[in-house]
Amino acid sequence: MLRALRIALVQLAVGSDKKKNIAEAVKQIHMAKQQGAQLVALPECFNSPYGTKYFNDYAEEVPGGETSLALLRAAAEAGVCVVGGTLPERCGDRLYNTCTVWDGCGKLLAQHRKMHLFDIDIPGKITFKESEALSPGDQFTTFDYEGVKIGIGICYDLRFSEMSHVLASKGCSMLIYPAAFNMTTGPKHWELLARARANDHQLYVALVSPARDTEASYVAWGHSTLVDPWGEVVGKLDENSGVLVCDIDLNKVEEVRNQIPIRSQRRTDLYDTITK
Ligand SMILES: O=C(O)CCC(=O)C(=O)O
Repeated sequence: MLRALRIALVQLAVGSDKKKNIAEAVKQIHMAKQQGAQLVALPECFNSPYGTKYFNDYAEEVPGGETSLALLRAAAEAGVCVVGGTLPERCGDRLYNTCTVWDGCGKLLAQHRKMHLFDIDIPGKITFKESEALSPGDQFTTFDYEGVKIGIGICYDLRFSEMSHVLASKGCSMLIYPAAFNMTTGPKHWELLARARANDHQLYVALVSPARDTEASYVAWGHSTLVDPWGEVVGKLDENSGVLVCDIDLNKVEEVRNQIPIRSQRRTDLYDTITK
């Protein structure tokens, strides 16, 4: 089993030109490989601008569409695991916000459909109703990469501690969230939630955002971040496009879990009566 893993979080500049977005993602996957990355993660909605009015036009079938094909080829050519951000997935008459994961041979390892849709209303700041266009997924998603179990959530999924609890219970040592917080919730909750989830479950948490584009209809917060199992920020980008390359030390997961053994100290005999 790997005890260390080099990961690259790619904060892409995403625009309205789908082919250009895909080509830039592929280029960054190869560049990350040159920096020694074994796993490369892309942001939420990396092939299209983020917004309910765009999803139908940019949607594709998974795994048959052009974005999936480009990712599988890039993963196989570079020989890295690719956590392919998200794309609008078309399945019959439904659309989902979907993350695909490819191994270093280009095999589809996992497919996660965003479980919690982003419907919020903060008057005068931001109103968003993802459920106008998308359907929610209903499956928890984990995959094994070189003996490391990794869980996937997408953006708003990060707010739901029950979901991360389930992923941690399935044995995950790291959770990766392709995400795109905004200029209202980003400064308040982005880092707070990443650190909370990491501390709750004593695992690594990676958040991968698109770069900020102040001309876009939805302005992303950026600040792709990696937090360790102690809840400490290992690395963080600013709002501009860039790549965060970090080494994950899996011994740290065991270290904190052994030293602060909350996993075996939970009083499930008490809380289960409340949550059921
Ligand atoms: O939870 C938030 O504040 C932002 C969520 C979001 O942008 C999303 O789910 O795409």
